[in-house]
Amino acid sequence: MFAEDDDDDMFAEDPKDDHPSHASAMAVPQPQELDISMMDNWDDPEGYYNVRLGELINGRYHVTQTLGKGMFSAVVRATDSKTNKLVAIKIIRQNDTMRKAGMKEIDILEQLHEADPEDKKHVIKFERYFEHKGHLCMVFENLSLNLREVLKKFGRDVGLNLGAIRAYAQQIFLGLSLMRKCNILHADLKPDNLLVSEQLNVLKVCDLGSASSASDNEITPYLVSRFYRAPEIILGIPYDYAIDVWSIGCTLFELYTGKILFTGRNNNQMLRSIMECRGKYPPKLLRRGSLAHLHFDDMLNFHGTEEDKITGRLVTKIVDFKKPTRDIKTRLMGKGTRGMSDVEVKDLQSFVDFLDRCLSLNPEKRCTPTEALKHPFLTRK
Ligand SMILES: Nc1ncnc2c1ncn2[C@@H]1O[C@H](COP(=O)(O)OP(=O)(O)OP(=O)(O)O)[C@@H](O)[C@H]1O
Repeated sequence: MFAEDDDDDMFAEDPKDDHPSHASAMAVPQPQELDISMMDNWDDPEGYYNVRLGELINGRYHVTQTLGKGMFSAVVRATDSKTNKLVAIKIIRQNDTMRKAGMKEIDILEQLHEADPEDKKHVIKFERYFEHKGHLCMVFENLSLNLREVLKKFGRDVGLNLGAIRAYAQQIFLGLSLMRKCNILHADLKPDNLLVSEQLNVLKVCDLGSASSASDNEITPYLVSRFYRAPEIILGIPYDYAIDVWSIGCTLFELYTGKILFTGRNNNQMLRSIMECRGKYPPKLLRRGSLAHLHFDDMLNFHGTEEDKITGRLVTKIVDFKKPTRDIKTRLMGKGTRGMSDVEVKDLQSFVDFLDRCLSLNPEKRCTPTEALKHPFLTRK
């Protein structure tokens, strides 16, 4: 899920060291149902359920591992005693707003499942939900790692190879095409919310906790985690499915390079980082943005805020972007292509073009999931 207030964005400049989801492997006690005589407070002060390894919940799931704490839930791995298979259970925090959000997530997951009953479209498979000691619990198929963890484990600072990126991108865009068919925006795509199987070959889009119907797109400048936030959200332009394609463009760049594509401590710095790479925002679109006045004056000059190095105070200056200084091609190919075969160079060029299509500043020009799936970068075997 995304943070309503941007100050709460869940990772700082270097998210690699900051993600909360670390699986803990410990000896697991025998399954045992907890009862009132054993404990009188199930929750921690923040409303998270105090998970106990070995606990049997819903008379069926034997908790074996904690997978991590998000803003809205604690996620555990458990064995389903009915099927003997592993599952992941998302235990929502005890809080009315979060429970309501959980019910909305369930509704969306059910719609997606109905549209893809054979589970071919790479959206996390939702099995069922139940209530446990006042917490809403959602049962999902079990997966292994999220892509932030994959990057950390296999591609620290250098990223993954293009073959892996292609295989993941195909699966992600199949997921996005299903969401589009169901009129759903994910609105929180980032490496943390893309999960892969143990063999790393199957990917599923997960965490539909921020998802909504495309018609509910009220202007809210903190939708989507900051580094993956499309400029139209920041500018207050009515947004649609294209916000998810933007987030995936950012994610794929990061998977390949190990570096975050656009960074900033706030929305203003994000706009600046985006323009340094993608150029000036088209004036016609800026004029449609109900929040553009927070960052641009009447002449459409960009007013950038930055910390004064001496006083530490925030100062605002007009910044002109004549020509992008850190464009995608330079960042991907700038170090030269020496040592690469002709085929590899062509593949990288095709990836640059693909990212260019996913990261068009104009959301109407950004490729759709169907177009993405037909792009030469993805059709090449
Ligand atoms: N089905 C699953 N299999 C394995 N791990 C999972 C599964 N679902 C979630 N996780 C792990 O738990 C983490 C948090 O899950 P999720 O994003 O759905 O919860 P959240 O409370 O919305 O978290 P956040 O606030 O960080 O977005 C994921 O990044 C992933 O590492």
